[in-house]
Amino acid sequence: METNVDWQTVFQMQRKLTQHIAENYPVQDGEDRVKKKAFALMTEVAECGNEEKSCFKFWKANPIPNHEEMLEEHVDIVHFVADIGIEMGIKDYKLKPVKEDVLGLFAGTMYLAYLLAYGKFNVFDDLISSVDELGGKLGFTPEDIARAHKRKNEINYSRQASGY
Ligand SMILES: O=c1ccn([C@H]2C[C@H](O)[C@@H](COP(=O)(O)O)O2)c(=O)[nH]1
Repeated sequence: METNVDWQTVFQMQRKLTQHIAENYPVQDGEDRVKKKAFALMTEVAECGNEEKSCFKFWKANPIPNHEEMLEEHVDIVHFVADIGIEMGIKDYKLKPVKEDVLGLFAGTMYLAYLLAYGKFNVFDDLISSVDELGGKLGFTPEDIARAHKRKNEINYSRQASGY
C-alpha cells in the first residue's frame, strides 16, 4: 500500500529522539509514558484540527485553513504515533485503508489513542493508518510531510539542548 508518511524512516528517527529525551528525562517509578504520549498526541490532533477549521467550525463565515501550521501540527502527530509505537514495543504494524473524512480522522485518532492507552486495545494499526490517511486528506504530499518532519525533528533536538 502506498503511504503518505515514510513510516520506516520516521520510526528510525523517532527511536533516537525517544532515547535522547528519556536520557534527559528518565522515566519515574510508576510513570505511564504511554498515557502521557497518548494525551500529547490528542493535543496535537486538536491543534491540527484548529488550523483546519472548515471541517467543524460551521459557525464561522470564513474558516480559512493555515496550511503551513496544519503541516507542522500533522508532523507532531506523526512524531507521537511513532513514539507511542516504540513505547508500547510494537514490532510490526500494517497500514490499511481508512474510509473517513477529515473530521472523522481527527476524532477517530483521538479515540484510538485513548483506547490504546486506557483500554489496552490492540488498535495501533488503526491509529497509524488514520494518521497516514489524514496527511493525504489534508492535502500534503509525502515530500511535504518528510521535509516538515525532518525539520521538526531537528527543532526537537535543539529544544532539548536549550533546556526548553
Ligand atoms: O517524548 C517526547 C516528547 C516530545 N516529542 C516531540 C513530538 C513533537 O514533535 C514535539 C512536541 O512538543 P511541543 O512542540 O508540543 O513542546 O516533541 C517526542 O517525540 N517525544
